[in-house]
Amino acid sequence: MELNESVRSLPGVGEKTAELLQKVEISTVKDLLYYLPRAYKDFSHCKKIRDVSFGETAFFKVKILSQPQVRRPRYKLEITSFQVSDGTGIAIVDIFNQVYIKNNIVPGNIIYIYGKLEQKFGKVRITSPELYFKKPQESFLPIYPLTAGLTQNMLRKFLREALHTAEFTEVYSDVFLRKNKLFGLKEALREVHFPETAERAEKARLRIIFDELLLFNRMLELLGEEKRLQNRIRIEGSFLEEFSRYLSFELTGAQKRVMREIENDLTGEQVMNRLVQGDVGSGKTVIAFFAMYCMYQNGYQSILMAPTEILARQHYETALKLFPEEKIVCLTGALTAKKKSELREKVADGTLKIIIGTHALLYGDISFENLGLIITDEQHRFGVKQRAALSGGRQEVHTLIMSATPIPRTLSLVLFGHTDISVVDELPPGRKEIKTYLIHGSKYNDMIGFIANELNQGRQAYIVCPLIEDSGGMEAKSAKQMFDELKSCYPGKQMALIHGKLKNAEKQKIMEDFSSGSLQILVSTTVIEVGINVPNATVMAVMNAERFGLAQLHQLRGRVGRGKHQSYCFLVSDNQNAYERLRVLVSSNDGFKIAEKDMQIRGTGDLLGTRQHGAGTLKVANLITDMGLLIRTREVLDQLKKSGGPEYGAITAAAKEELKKKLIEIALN
Ligand SMILES: Nc1ncnc2c1ncn2[C@@H]1O[C@H](COP(=O)(O)OP(=O)(O)OP(=O)(O)O)[C@@H](O)[C@H]1O
Repeated sequence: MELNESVRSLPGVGEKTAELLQKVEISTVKDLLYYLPRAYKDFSHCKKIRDVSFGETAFFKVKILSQPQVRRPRYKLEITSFQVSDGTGIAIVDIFNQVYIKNNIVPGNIIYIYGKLEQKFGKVRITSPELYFKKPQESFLPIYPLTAGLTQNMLRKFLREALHTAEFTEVYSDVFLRKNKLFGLKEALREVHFPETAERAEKARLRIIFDELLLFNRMLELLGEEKRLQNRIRIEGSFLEEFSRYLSFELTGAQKRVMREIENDLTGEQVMNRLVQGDVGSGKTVIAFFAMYCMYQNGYQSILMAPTEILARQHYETALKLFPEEKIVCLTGALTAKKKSELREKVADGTLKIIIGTHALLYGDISFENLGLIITDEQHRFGVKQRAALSGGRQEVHTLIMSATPIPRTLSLVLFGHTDISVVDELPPGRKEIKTYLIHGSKYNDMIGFIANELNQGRQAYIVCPLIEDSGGMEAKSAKQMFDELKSCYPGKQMALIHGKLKNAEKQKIMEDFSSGSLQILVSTTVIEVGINVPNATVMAVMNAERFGLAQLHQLRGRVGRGKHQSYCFLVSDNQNAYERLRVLVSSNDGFKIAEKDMQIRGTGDLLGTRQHGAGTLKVANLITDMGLLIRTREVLDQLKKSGGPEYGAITAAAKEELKKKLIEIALN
């Protein structure tokens, strides 16, 4: 069976099961084989009751001491209990609603149980364990992430079948495998699912990470190898001084430096391919506008693509201060078809020079008179996908990507070794550090009082909730509920509720009202996370802060502290388990440090936008914790290239295939 075949070709996988598997992004046999266990049940050796701490799950070999007793404490609940001992301790085993098991519980017999040891009601107990009347054959059983309807046993069965029938193609020679101490592919996949020992499971995982990182390195290399085109849109002149006159503030040293770098690119020999990275509020927008200004003065058109309509609108407002109104257009979904086609004509004949819109703009049916520059305001996430966009887009025009995702320097060197990067590493002067507090729900009323005080001084506040509406069972407070509550807390204050389900025009109106100050409070979901700029807002309160990633919270917090007033961020959480993580934000305002921590905790897949793509790049590897291997695989790649063996060709082909997929994805998004 080939790896690319559908999982439907496995025995026992019908249409329904295939749909279930699809939910965890398994559609081919390959996806299934690379669906790795998150942990294992260790049956390799039994632990002694005495040596296991409460809360720990383990495998025990015990003797049954007592006859089973059945209790029925309430309707539909039957508990079968019996005592066991392994000579080092005694425990009570409780089994729920399986009365039939009673007949198998014979005092004096030896059984194996797998479960969590706990101390409850004054006794040592093991509740709902798995019981085995014979020792399980496998030493380790895989535990997979599941979705409703999918069970561990189903996955185990399909995987055993797939491992048995799939045809594996090994790309590395035996010599190479030995030299790098790697398992062969077949062995690695078998051992990663059904390992004989913990060490072998680890070694198997290493082989899979090795493959991923080698491929990843080759993809980066391919992107870097791409020939830089000669700059046919060469501009003339120096505009920094002239541009500065339009601004109401002095540019920071970092802004000026980056602007000069851009100017050098635009007047230079090769087409610009630059990434501008800067922490929240560092003033990246004005840099983007400077680049457009340079193009404008030379008669070229520029595009600025924003991730949301709200941001597109905000950029449009900024543009009005720098360019004549009749030269600017904001193309968003809110326009009527007639208006849109009218505007497109004006873009095509060159009347409009500054074209602002959402990302969809680039792939829509639009033509230009003389497009010179494309700026993408990514805000979030970058990595291979954006790099592929950079080199796969319209290569003849200059490209600038703005990103607020602070990525650790070491990592950006690896990822962007071949691309030009500018870092805006200075905040505008006079910014006060945002005071951040992690508070328990019991302090909620104090916070409400504090916010009232800020509002009375003329400031504005954001209140962010993870959900729009109550969704039964979830413990988080919804934005709607919050909004209703706050209305009674702040009578006389103007407030609005904003979330992704509102129509664009409604969202826009609310944002405009908040921007102009006619609204004082904005209750919101994370739609406001990226890029919103309202310098008079000084409070950001995030409810159920534990629900958000650190980098995301840093983005949210970055919505305040953008003006001259002291700003505050409240992270409200009752979840003590999250406190250690959330304290990172309390103690640091440095996006780079926070991002690094976030990546250590959550992995890098999310951030790099490479996670959800089935078997492919970086599902298992973590660029932070596996940094050592990332560097080693880079060296290995160099050696493979030099020795010119068949491995290099195979990896190159796979990397090209992967990049092609990414480009298609980008085009479809
Ligand atoms: N040199 C400067 N001096 C004073 N204020 C500045 C300066 N540069 C930018 N600003 C102002 O700082 C605010 C933040 O700038 P901007 O919106 O460009 O940040 P950003 O880097 O895009 O941040 P984010 O990633 O959070 O969107 C804006 O109000 C902007 O006008």
